[in-house]
Amino acid sequence: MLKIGVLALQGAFLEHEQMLDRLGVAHFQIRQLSDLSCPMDGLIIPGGESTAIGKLLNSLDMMSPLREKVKEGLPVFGTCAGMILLANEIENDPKRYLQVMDICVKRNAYGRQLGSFFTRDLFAGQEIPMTFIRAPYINKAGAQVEVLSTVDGHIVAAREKNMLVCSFHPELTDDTTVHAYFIEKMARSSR
Ligand SMILES: NC(=O)CC[C@H](N)C(=O)O
Repeated sequence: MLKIGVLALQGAFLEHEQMLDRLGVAHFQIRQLSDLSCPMDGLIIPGGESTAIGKLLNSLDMMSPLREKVKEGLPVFGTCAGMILLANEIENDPKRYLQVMDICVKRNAYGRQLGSFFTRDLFAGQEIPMTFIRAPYINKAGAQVEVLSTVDGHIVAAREKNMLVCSFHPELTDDTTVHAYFIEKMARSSR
């Protein structure tokens, strides 16, 4: 049976678990280094505050083991702060986290106060609801990166090999398209 680990240090991890429940996919929370050795078919890094999650990953000695797992090919899905944590580069910000995906992201790209909005647009050719909360977008993507969504000319969802990221929060809508994409096209097919 497929099993997905959900990084549960800070942020919207419960909502991801609810989406996995709706898809009938088993999951467990990753809260400490030892949880990373449990067998898993994929990993979700939720939205929240990238600086807070990054600090916790460092203080719990989880940053390098997590980086290695993703580099070894573990399918990973990062939403919002999760996208920032996976990025190689953050615009105008010296902080670096996992640095596994060939993208440069702009944090709080829509402004801090009024930066939350809702829209409907295409994800991999299918229209879905998109909730943005102080979201980043991708302002540079490497040649291996497949763009899955653009909103107002900015890249807001993309995939590179075993890594899927989106700026918006599919776990906060009732649409399971993005989670189903991750499960079917990435986690299940890498088994
Ligand atoms: N909803 C979110 O995950 C917001 C991301 C947050 N603004 C950050 O920079 O980490």
